[in-house]
Amino acid sequence: MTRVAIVYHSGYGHTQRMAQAVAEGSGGQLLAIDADGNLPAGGWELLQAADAIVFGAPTYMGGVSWQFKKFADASSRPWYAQAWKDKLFAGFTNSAAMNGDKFSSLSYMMTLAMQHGGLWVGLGVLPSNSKAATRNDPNFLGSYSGAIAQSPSDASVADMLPGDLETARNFGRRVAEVAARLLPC
Ligand SMILES: Cc1cc2nc3c(=O)[nH]c(=O)nc-3n(C[C@H](O)[C@H](O)[C@H](O)COP(=O)(O)O)c2cc1C
Repeated sequence: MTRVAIVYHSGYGHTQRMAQAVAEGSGGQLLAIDADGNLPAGGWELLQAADAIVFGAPTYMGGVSWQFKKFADASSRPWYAQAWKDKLFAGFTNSAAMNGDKFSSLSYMMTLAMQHGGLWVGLGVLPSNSKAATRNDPNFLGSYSGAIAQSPSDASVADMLPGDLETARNFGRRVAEVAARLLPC
C-alpha cells in the first residue's frame, strides 16, 4: 500500500474542495497549510513517511499563495538532507480566470519537487479541445503539468464545476497508481 500525502493551502475553500477530490482518487491523506502558513502537528512526519507528495495551492497574483510559499521555504529543512529524494511529486492549482497564470503556480511546484530530488507526475490526460468539447469534459482546461480548476470570482465552493473536480479525482488516482507501479512495497 503506497502512501500519498496531499499538502495544500486554500484561502477561501475552493482549492480545499479540489484537494478533497485528489484525496478521493488517491486514497491519500490531506494536510492543510493554515492561514499562517503552518502545518498541523505531525505534518512533517507524515510528509517524510509518504511515497508521493501532492502540492496544492490557489493561484494568487500569478503564483502560489504566500502560505504555500512559507511551507515551501520551511521544507528547506528536509531539503538539506535530501530527505525527500526519489519520492513522487505532483501538483494542482485553482484560480478565477480560465488561464489566470495557473501554469506559473504549477511550474513553481515542479521546481520545488526538483529541488527535493523528486520525480514529477503530470496529469496524463489529453485535453478536451475539439469543437465538440464541453466544459465538463476531462481536462477541458488543457493542462499537462498537473490538475487545474477554474472557479469564477463570484462562484461559491459549491459552484465548482464537476468536470474540474472529476479531473482532480482522476489525477489523484493516477498518482496512487504510478506510485504503486514504481515504488517497492
Ligand atoms: C490575492 C488574490 C490574488 C488572486 N490572483 C489571481 C490570479 O493571479 N489569477 C486568477 O485567475 N485568479 C486569481 N485570484 C482568484 C483566486 O485564485 C480564486 O478565487 C480561487 O478560487 C481562490 O481559491 P481558494 O478559495 O482556495 O483560496 C486571486 C484571488 C486573490 C484573493
